Amino acid sequence: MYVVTAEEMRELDRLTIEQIGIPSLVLMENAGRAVAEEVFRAAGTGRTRWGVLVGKGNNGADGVVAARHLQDAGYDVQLLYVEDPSLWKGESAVQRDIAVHYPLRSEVYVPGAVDWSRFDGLIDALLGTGSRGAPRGPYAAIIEEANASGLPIAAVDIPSGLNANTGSLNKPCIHAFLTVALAFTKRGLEQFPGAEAAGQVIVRRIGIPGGLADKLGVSTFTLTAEEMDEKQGLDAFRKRRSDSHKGSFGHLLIAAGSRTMSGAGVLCTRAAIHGGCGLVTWALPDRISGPLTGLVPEAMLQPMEDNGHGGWSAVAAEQLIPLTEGKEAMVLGPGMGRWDGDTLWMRAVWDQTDVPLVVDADGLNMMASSGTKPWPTRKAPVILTPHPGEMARLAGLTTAEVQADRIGLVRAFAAERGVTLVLKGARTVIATPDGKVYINRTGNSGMAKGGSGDVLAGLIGSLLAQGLHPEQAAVIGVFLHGQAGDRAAADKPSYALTASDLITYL
Ligand SMILES: NC(=O)C1=CN([C@@H]2O[C@H](COP(=O)(O)OP(=O)(O)OC[C@H]3O[C@@H](n4cnc5c(N)ncnc54)[C@H](O)[C@@H]3O)[C@@H](O)[C@H]2O)[C@@H](O)CC1
Ligand SMILES: [K+]
Repeated sequence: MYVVTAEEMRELDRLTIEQIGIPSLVLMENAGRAVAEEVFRAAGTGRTRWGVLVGKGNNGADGVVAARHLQDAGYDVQLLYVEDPSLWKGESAVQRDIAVHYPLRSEVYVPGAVDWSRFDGLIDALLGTGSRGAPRGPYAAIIEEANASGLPIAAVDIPSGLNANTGSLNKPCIHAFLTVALAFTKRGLEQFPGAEAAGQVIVRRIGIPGGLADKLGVSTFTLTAEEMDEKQGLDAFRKRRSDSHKGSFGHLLIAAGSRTMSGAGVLCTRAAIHGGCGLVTWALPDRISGPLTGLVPEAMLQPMEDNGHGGWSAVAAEQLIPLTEGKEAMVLGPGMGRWDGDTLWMRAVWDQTDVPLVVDADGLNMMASSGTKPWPTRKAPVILTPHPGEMARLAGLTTAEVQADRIGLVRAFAAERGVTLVLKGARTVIATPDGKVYINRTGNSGMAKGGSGDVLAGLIGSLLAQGLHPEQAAVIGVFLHGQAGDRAAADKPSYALTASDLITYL
């Protein structure tokens, strides 16, 4: 499903009006009616007294249309104009005049003078995609009062105060239980904290043809369950040929685990096996290979000479590099730890192997330690799977800066480095080197635990080894990982979820 910016949305509106010839007022009527229908669906006949907070732009005008339709459906509706509407122009003035003749009850907002107990719910039609910066003047005051009222708020298009492009919240910002996104969902509704402020997001068509987004080059998408089969080939991946054998599904090499973090290697290896690849070889420090023998019976262990340390510091890159021969993919990083000279070690592996590579955890930190200058593009594809902290180190930013515009950052970084990038965290984003960004919706907070990332790295490596395109491996891996978490959380409280559960439910 397409995800647009405020600028893209304005352009889509403009093209629909100017090139297709659908009048703006028709789009507005469709928009307002859609909002009314969704509010009616949510509130039913129990909560019928609604206040509509109306701003001076088209978002406000949508709200006036919604008010008409709700009044028509039998609701008791009151418009609260945030500022004197007598100065309004264009479509807002048209809707204001219709409201007078309809008639709809209206008043101009006076801070502190609204008796909120008159209402069962509010519609936020203050600011939409035309808003800039933090809500000012009476807009800020009414948002604060509306939030404080405790009433359920349904937002038109976006919660007022939300940055529609990044998902960050201005102060103040409406906290809605429902947002009716018009025509397309917006980036800010699909990333936290915006996703939280928006509540349930329902996307309603308003007459803008979907194909127009493609024409305009919109290249951000949510991963819906339907599209996973159709567009990402999940269904086809699941169907294994009946005449297949273990050699048909690739051989994955995993370099992971050390004395204090052997579990990362275990989880990564087990996830890879459950992810479907034919053979998995786990390269690990010799000292820990003995105690771990038999723990993952399906995998082959490849002990690496480690001078008895149980870590990777004494394992020469030249020991690992030849192991990539005959492998379809490699995962490098989970639980490896850090050591003197590890960045050069990592660089040698990067330069001297031509196997598709998934880099996670310490592997990413080794790369980050060389600074933010991009490494040369490898012949074989690379998938990086940082969490926000690792991403911050890779990009030379703070974690807060990473989180402030995840979509914008991953798109630029993936394109600049020529890699597929998976930025983890609630609503994981995946960027491809050619500029596409996918937003995942599966998963839950029970997965916010040590080990989840090791499982994801192993799973993506497994899919890569099975011959999936890096984009497909990353997207399907992230989707299935979250889905496993959701299945596990259906069977037990989400706080009790473990990384091992994710593997069980894959
Ligand atoms: N024909 C169209 O263009 C359509 C537009 N639609 C609606 O129109 C909205 C966009 O409308 P507009 O572009 O008129 O803009 P908005 O309605 O989002 O903003 C209204 C006005 O508020 C003022 N403003 C901006 N930032 C502010 C701030 N921080 N504090 C206080 N005031 C601020 C500006 O003067 C701005 O023009 C969409 O979100 C959607 O709801 C829909 O009706 C579909 C059709
Ligand atoms: K709004």
